[in-house]
Amino acid sequence: MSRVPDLAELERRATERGPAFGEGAHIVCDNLVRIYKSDGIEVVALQGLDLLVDPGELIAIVGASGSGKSTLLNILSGLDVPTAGVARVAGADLLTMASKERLKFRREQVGFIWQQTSRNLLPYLTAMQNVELPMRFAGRSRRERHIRAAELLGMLGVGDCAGRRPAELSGGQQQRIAIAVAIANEPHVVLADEPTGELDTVTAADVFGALRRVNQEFGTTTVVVTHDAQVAERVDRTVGIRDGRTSSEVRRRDEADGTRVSEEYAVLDRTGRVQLPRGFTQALDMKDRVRLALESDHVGVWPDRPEARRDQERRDQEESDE
Ligand SMILES: Nc1ncnc2c1ncn2[C@@H]1O[C@H](COP(=O)(O)OP(=O)(O)OP(=O)(O)O)[C@@H](O)[C@H]1O
Repeated sequence: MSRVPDLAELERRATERGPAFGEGAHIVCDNLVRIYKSDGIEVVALQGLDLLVDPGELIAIVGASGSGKSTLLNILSGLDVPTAGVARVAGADLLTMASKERLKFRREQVGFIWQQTSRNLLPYLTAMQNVELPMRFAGRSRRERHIRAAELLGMLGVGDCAGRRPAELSGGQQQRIAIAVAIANEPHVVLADEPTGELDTVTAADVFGALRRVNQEFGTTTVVVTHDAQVAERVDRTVGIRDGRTSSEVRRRDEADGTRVSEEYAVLDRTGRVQLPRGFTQALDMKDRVRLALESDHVGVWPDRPEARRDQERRDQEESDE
């Protein structure tokens, strides 16, 4: 019989620190909750979301409308405050941060790109002035601002647009300049909410290419919320959000022979919960409860139906007869 731990043992276990969840990750969301209250009604936009993003990673976040993607991005950018849980970006704790620190965090640690091109740039400033502005807030010298803004515009292929105002630029050019604005203060993290949502397919691919270049060249951790399947296909990890929780992940890698392999994963949270993809449960008409079996190298999940059980027993029998 196993020994019942005494009080001293329980205290020792409680104070014993294992590696912290997400240690080394650049973005850590642990059981993140955001509840909105309006007119006495509560909307649970995030209900215990877990997410880890490594330094330098570029990931896409996908999910149905209303699943909580924008809420998550608003929290990570310091614009919104979570109700409970942990949200850490580049070491900054977004739950406990005071408003002064929050402002500094938003100006210096994160860059944000919105879907609406008009929301990213000030209409009365030129492209160059738009890129210089965040550096001005951060107290950089006029000369330094000018040199860096010119360099960034050049790198993003819009150097020739420096003197133009947003109304004189195409949607794609505006989004490239928005990327330059977002990275002007060398943030640790870039967050983009549907950055290609208003663009045609070719321009969208160009703008996403620019984001990817920034990620590769500066190692900026980048999170892109998108409905664009083409964008989601081009990242190594796509995280699916369903009902305010991370539900599934698709990981992609290039094999030595050049083929791109993609594999679907379900997220396993720390209590052992897994959300099966809706397509899987629908295909096998799984409802209410499933039958589980631990095998030597996997876990089997079956619909709770007598015929499914009989099929499995038949297969087991055939295997043992072989
Ligand atoms: N300020 C708010 N007040 C009340 N409810 C809100 C607020 N912001 C978002 N919500 C609700 O929270 C839930 C998640 O919204 P959110 O905008 O994060 O979803 P989304 O996945 O970004 O959707 P979309 O793809 O349509 O932009 C929705 O039910 C939404 O109505």
